Amino acid sequence: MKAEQQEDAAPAGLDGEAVAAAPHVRQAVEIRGLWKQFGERIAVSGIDLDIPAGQFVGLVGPNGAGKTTTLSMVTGLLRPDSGTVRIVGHDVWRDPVAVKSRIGVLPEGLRLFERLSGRELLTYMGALRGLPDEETERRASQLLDVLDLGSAQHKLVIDYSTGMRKKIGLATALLHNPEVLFLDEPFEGVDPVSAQTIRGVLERYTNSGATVVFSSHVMELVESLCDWVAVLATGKIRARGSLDEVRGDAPSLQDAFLELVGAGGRAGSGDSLDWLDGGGAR
Ligand SMILES: Nc1ncnc2c1ncn2[C@@H]1O[C@H](COP(=O)(O)OP(=O)(O)OP(=O)(O)O)[C@@H](O)[C@H]1O
Repeated sequence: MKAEQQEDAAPAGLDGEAVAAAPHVRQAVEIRGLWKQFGERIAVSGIDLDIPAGQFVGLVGPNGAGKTTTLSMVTGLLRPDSGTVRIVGHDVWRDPVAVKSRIGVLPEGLRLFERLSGRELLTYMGALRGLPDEETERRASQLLDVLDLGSAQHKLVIDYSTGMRKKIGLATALLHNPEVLFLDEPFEGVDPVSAQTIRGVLERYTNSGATVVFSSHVMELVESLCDWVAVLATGKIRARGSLDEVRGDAPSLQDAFLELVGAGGRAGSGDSLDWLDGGGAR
């Protein structure tokens, strides 16, 4: 397993010196010394991470690991206490317009314009992105169709289900054909059919050379989708690299993950729940 040896260890995988030795590797995201603290609580503790371009990348970690805080800072939604982030070579905080025109974001708890229909929402987003009207309409029709929202396109977003909201959110994030797409828990609350639809769209998108970075704590999903993984726990990167590198000798990513985050011996034991027996023989 390619775990970080210590907090300041030279990163495994494709970062640091390895990148210098492999100049052909294009980086979609370069994070240096990223730090965020809420009062006494350190949410993100000095992360250094290079994410290679053209990959399906999973940012995984247990609850409270700092995934959302990291993605929020990387996408310019939350200002870091310190550190820098570059996306396809542009500094997120110094050059926000260049960055925001190149990225798509599906944040956690996405807020949408509820009183617009799905189609109107895409038309509006296309205008905000400066796309010509005809091109917006063409792309919107295709996205609504591929994401199986065609029959709901004139329904108000407020009446959409959780899965439909994720799909229309994904459509708004893809409309301007970004180079890098960031998705915070894109499959949470989504039924298997919609998940398969979303997955198909994302695979097509990465096959064309674009980069997807998504956060999740569902290891089976990450294992089946991702080429490259970074494991985050208590605000620090614990491992990074190709799926094979991070999985190492473990039978599954789930096992590797439990070992990395130090939950191996604890997971599922429930020893202290001596009262939990469903009422005995009842
Ligand atoms: N606005 C905030 N104010 C105070 N603490 C916060 C805030 N946002 C996050 N935190 C804390 O920072 C830590 C990291 O939270 P974060 O939401 O980034 O984790 P996560 O990995 O996305 O978790 P989950 O998988 O449960 O969504 C947690 O301890 C959380 O309580």
